[in-house]
Amino acid sequence: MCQINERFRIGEFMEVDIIGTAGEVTDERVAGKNVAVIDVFRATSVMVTAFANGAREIIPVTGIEESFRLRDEIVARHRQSGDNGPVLLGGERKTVIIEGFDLDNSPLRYSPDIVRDATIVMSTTNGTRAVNCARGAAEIYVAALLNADAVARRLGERGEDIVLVCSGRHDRFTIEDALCAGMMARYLGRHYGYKLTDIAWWCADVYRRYEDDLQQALDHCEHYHNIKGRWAEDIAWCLRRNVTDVAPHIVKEGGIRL
Ligand SMILES: O=C(O)[C@H](CS(=O)(=O)O)OP(=O)(O)O
Repeated sequence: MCQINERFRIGEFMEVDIIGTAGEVTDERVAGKNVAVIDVFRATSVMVTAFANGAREIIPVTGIEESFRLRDEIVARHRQSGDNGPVLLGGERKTVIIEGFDLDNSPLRYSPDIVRDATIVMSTTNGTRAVNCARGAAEIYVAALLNADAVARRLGERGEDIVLVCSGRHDRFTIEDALCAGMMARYLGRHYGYKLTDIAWWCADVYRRYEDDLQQALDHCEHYHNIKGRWAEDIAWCLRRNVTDVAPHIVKEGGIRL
């Protein structure tokens, strides 16, 4: 981590900034920057799990009708080209599967036997929306606690300004995303000498305080309490740190790939 006086020598270091919710993302804040979008509960944890288990591509879509239309288009394209990879619809509304979809928003459903070589059209309340809100950025990576250091390394190696976008929930700040952003900001400060903006420094400091017991922080997290009854196994899955090195990112055709 940079020394305090170093933190204020503006202009000497590239910077890590954090945006607290998807609704606060503007083109102005992300233009020309390298971004990582974070939605620990659960969309980006699902994406990271799917790629770790062999998925080919995930296309983040905001609307449900658009998801069905896109799925049909991809199936038709695959049929024409003789591509046999599965095409799946995944996501949620109000935390449960969308009628007519193949998969919900549980990372545990995205197992290798289901997602290997799959193209997944995905629509969730917060996470896929956050990815689409950030499309004005130079590069967009997908991060969760599961792959936090791997994405931080990818971003740090580029040596350019970074914005970590927390999806939040219904445009409200959530603790689990901020902990992940803080973990990444701390890593970038320590290993790549990045200067942290005030919010990035704050999240990194909060992460440092709770890193040995994330549960203590989550006890104060509304989103955690909302989903813990039904999705306790998912939460346990999503809270594991650095279990994979995958660093999914948006490719120029618009989908997310490795
Ligand atoms: O299913 C989830 O985990 C959430 C649903 S909710 O809006 O937080 O109830 O969606 P996500 O887009 O993964 O945050």
